[in-house]
Amino acid sequence: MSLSIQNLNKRFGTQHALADISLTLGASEFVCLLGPSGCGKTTLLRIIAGLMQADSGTVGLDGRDLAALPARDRGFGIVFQSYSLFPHMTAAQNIAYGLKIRKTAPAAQAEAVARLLALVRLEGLGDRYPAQLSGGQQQRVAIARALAVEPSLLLLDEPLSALDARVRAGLRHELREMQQRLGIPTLMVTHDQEEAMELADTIVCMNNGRIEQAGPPRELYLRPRTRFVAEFMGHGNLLPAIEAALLLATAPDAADAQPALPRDGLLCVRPEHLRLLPRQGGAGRIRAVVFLGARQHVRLAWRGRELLAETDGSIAWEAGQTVDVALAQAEHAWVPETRGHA
Ligand SMILES: Nc1ncnc2c1ncn2[C@@H]1O[C@H](COP(=O)(O)OP(=O)(O)OP(=O)(O)O)[C@@H](O)[C@H]1O
Repeated sequence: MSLSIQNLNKRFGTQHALADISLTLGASEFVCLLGPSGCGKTTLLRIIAGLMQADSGTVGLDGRDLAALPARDRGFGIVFQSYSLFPHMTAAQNIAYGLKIRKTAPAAQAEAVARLLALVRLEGLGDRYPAQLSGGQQQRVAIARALAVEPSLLLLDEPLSALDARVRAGLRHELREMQQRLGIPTLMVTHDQEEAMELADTIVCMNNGRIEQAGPPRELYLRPRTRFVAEFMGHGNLLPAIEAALLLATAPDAADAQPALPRDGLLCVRPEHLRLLPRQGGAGRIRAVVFLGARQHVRLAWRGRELLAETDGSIAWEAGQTVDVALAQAEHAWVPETRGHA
C-alpha cells in the first residue's frame, strides 16, 4: 500500500489552510503530521479520509485517485481525539460495528472482537458501556474499532491528547508496538514533538499550511532546514555567525579546517551539545539550574545571550558559578534567520 498526495490546496475564505502539500506514505510506515495549532494538520487528515474536499490536488492510493470515493468506501480506520464511541453500545458492540455494517457472519464478528479486545488489552471488559470505562480504555476501544475492518490505512487525529500524562505515555508505547506488529501504514496528527519523535518513522513538520520539512525524527532534530523546525523540534540555542564562530572554535575537531561560516544564518546548538567547564572568570555565568535526576538543565548567560545546556546529573552546578562553554560535538546545523513561511 502506498498513499501519494500531490499538490493539495485548501482555502477557507482568505485562509490558505493547505498550500501545495505533497507527501507519500509507504507500506508499514508511521508518519506524524506535527505542527502548532491551526497549521492545517487536521484539514489534511480529513481530506485524506474523504471527510472534506480539497480545492485542488490529488490523493492517490496505490496509483488510484480517491477523489470520487466517499469516506466509507475508502477502507481507512479513523480515531479522533474525543473518544467518539457510540454511548449506547458496549465496548464489544462498538468494536463490531464496522463488521456488522459489512454483514460479517456473527461467529466471525465474535472472533474478531475477542482478538481485538486482547490486542488492546481489554479482555473481560467487552460488556462495559463507554461511560463505565476510563478515558484510556475508551480510546483503546476506539483503536480496536478502527482496526476491526482491517483498514488499509490508519488515520489518527490527536488520539492521545485527552489522556493524562501517564496513561498517554503507556498507550503511546502500545500504539507503536501494535502498529509495528500489524504493519498498518499510519498517519497521525499531533502537536506534541516528543510524541512524534517516539512514534514516527517520518515526521512531517507543518507551519501555516505548508510542509517545512519531512524526514526521520533524528534528521529534523539534528539537521533542521528552517528556523521554525529548529525551534519546534526542541530547544535550540540559535547563534548568529560571529558568536557561533567562538563556540565552533571549541568543537572537538576545531583543529581541522572549519568550513567557511555562512555570512547569515544561525547555528543551531541543542542543549545536550553544550559542554560546561568550571572556570573562574569563564565567559558563561550560570543563572539557574533545574535538577531532573539523570539530567539537569542549566540556564546561563554567555556573551550577552542566554543559553540552555543539558548535562548529566553528576555535577552539582550552582547559580552564580562561572564556566567556559564548549561544543561537545563537531557538527551542527545552520538554519536561515527567517522564521519560515510567515
Ligand atoms: N471548516 C472550517 N472553516 C473555516 N476555517 C477552517 C475550517 N477548518 C479549519 N479552518 C482553519 O484552517 C486552518 C487549519 O485548521 P486545522 O484544523 O487543519 O489546523 P490544525 O493544525 O489541525 O490545528 P489544531 O491542532 O488546533 O487542531 C485554521 O486556521 C483553521 O481556523
